[in-house]
Amino acid sequence: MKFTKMNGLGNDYIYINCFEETVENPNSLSVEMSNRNFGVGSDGLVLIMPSEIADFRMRMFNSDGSEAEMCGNAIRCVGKYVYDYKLTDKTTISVETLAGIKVLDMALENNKVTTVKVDMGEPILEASLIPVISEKMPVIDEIIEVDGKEYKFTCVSMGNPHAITYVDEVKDFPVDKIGKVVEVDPKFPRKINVEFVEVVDDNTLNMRVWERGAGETMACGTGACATLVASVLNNKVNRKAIVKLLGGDLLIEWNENDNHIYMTGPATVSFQGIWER
Ligand SMILES: N[C@@H](CCC[C@H](N)C(=O)O)C(=O)O
Repeated sequence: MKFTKMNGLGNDYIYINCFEETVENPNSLSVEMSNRNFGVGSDGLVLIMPSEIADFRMRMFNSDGSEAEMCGNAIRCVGKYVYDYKLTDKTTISVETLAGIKVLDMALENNKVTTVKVDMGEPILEASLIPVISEKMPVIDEIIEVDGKEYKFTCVSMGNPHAITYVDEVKDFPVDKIGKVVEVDPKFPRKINVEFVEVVDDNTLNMRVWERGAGETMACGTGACATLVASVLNNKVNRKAIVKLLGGDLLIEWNENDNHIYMTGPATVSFQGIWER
């Protein structure tokens, strides 16, 4: 089976073109292929598929095999894949996800996609509207205790669930130690992605992420969007800001007119290969 390894700011996934290939069991295939010693090595698996309601459909699986509703870094790579490999000649496309249809605008250099701006839709802020988060849960200032220390979380859904907390400095913060506990806190019946954020100034945030189903990754697009929303709600940042991640920067805007979040960032191909099992 032919695959393409791509990344958005080092958040790396294996992409399968399901116009040509058939994937029987994507959950277990994601676990197998994502293994960094015995497989290809990745944060998960992404299927690019036909859609009856949009130009394309994306399904995304974490490295533990769980399917996520949405993935910001992957959807930019899907845009690059379908344009660069000539599945479309349009530079504006719609992509069906489990979190709804997203619209992508691709920027080109030498007829190859370099960056993609994605209309990520509206953030979901009402606790009762976030099915993955307990209905009793307040959106802001939810306190979770880890190792005797209290952390305050703001919860935002971008279709997938995120809990954001602020720290003085992210560089040496024990993201793995705290992230893995919060991810499975019983308050989040379907687990959660956890963002640790340092406010640099009105226009800049430093963020590290512990992803549901994958652990710490170099970047998370939906996490950056949720972080911008949480930071506006907590009066920490302007509605348009740079979110700096381990793998690079994303420009995120929460538009006042349509209430949509717009994410702009790069998409990169690493290599192609044949999976023989
Ligand atoms: N890295 C992603 C998010 C991937 C899914 C996430 N781990 C989840 O389970 O919700 C991104 O760039 O958004």
